[in-house]
Amino acid sequence: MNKKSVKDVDLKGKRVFCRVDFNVPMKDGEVTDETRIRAALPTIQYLTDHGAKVILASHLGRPKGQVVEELRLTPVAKRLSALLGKEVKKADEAYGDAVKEMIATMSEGNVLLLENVRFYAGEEKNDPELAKAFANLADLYVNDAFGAAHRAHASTEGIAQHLPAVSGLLMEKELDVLGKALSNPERPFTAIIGGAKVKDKIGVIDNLLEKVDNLIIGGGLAYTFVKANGHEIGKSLLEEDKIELAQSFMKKAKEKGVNFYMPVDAVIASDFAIDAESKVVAIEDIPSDWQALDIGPKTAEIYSDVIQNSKLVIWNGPMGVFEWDKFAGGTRAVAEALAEANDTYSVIGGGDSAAAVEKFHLGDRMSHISTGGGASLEFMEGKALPGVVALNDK
Ligand SMILES: Nc1ncnc2c1ncn2[C@@H]1O[C@H](COP(=O)(O)OP(=O)(O)OP(=O)(O)O)[C@@H](O)[C@H]1O
Ligand SMILES: O=C(O)[C@H](O)COP(=O)(O)O
Repeated sequence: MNKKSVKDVDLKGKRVFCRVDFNVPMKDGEVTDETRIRAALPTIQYLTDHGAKVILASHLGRPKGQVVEELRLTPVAKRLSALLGKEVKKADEAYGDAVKEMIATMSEGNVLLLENVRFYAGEEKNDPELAKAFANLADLYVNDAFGAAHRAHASTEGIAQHLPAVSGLLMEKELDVLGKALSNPERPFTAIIGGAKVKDKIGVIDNLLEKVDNLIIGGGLAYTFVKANGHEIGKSLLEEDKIELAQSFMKKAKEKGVNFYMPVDAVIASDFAIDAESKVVAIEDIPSDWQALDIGPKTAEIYSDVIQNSKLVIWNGPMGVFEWDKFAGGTRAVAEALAEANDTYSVIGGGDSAAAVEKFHLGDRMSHISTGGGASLEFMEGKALPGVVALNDK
C-alpha cells in the first residue's frame, strides 16, 4: 500500500485520534458479535505499546445526527475493556471541553472511547467545523475503520485534512489482501456473487468480469439472470428493468472468456416463509406460483467443484435465504467447499456472507473475512475509498 501506516510515524506521548468501525450488532444493551472489536485490537495494542494516548472514535447504527440512547457506545467500551484487559474510559460526547479535559488527564498507553460520532449532524455531512473539532483533540489521525472507508464523513475523511493521517493495521491488512487479489490474482480466480438484488451488485459484477476466470451467480439476484436466459421463474425475485443488463453481462463473460455459472436447479418454496412447503426442481421447471429461495443440490455440487479447482475465490452475498434452515443448504455448501479447499485462498467480502460463514462455524477455515460489507463491495467495484484517499502517501 502506498499510504503511511502507524508503523511509519512516531507515536510516543502523542494524542492519537483513531477511527475504528465498532458498528457492531447489539441486543438489549449487549454486544452480540464482537468480531469488529477484536479486529481493531492489533492497532489499539500497537498504539498503546508505543506510548500513544489512544482516543477511539466510531459510529454505531444510523442515528441521523441525533442522540439515540440505545446507540451509545458504552457497552462497546465495556467489551473492549475486557478484551484489552485494561480500563477503557468512555466519554459521553465526541468533542468539546469535557472531552478535552478527559484527554488532558490521559497517560501514555491509556485508552478513551468517544461517543457515537453520528450523534452529530456534521459527521455524515463531512462538516469541516466538526472535522476541525475532532482534529483539535489530537496530534495524529489513524484510520483503522475499513468498514467505513467508503464514507466521506468528518471522522473518516474531513479530519485527515487537519492532522497527519495514517492507516491502522487492520486497514492496511484489508487493503493489502483485497488489493493483491484484484491486481495480481492467483489463477484460476473465481468470484461468487449472491445476495438479494442485481441493482446492488452491478458495479462489482462488471468490474470482476474484467479479472476473473469463473463467475458464479447465486442468491435472489440469480433469477433475473435465469429469466434473462429465457426460463420462467415463478414468483422468484425479479428485477424486470435489469434483464437486459443481465444479458449484457452474460455476453461480456463470453467475449472475455469468463466461465459464467448460474443455477441449474433450485430449492423452491410455496411462500416466502420459514415454514413454507419446499421442494427441489430443475431450473426450467419452477411453477408459476412458487419461488426459488436457494440453489439446488446439483448447482451446489457444480459450484463446489469450481471452488475446489480455484486458487483464489472472492465471495460476496449468500446463495439463498440462509437465515432459514430449509433454504440454507446452498450457502452452507459453498462455505464448506471453501473450508475444505486447502489450496484455495478464500476472501469473504463482509456483510451477509461473513455472517453466514460464522453461522456455520467455518470462520477460522477461511483465509480472510473482511470487516467491511459496503466498503469491500465498493473496493471490488474498483472505486476509490475516500477514507483511504485522504491518508498521507508514503
Ligand atoms: N433466492 C432468494 N430469494 C430471496 N431472498 C434471498 C434469496 N437469496 C438470498 N436472499 C436474501 O438476500 C439477503 C442478502 O442479500 P444482500 O444483498 O442484502 O446481502 P449481501 O449481498 O451479503 O450484502 P452486504 O454484504 O451488504 O450485507 C439475505 O437476507 C438472504 O436471505
Ligand atoms: O456496517 C457497515 O457496513 C459500516 O459500519 C458502515 O455503516 P453504514 O453503512 O451505516 O455507513
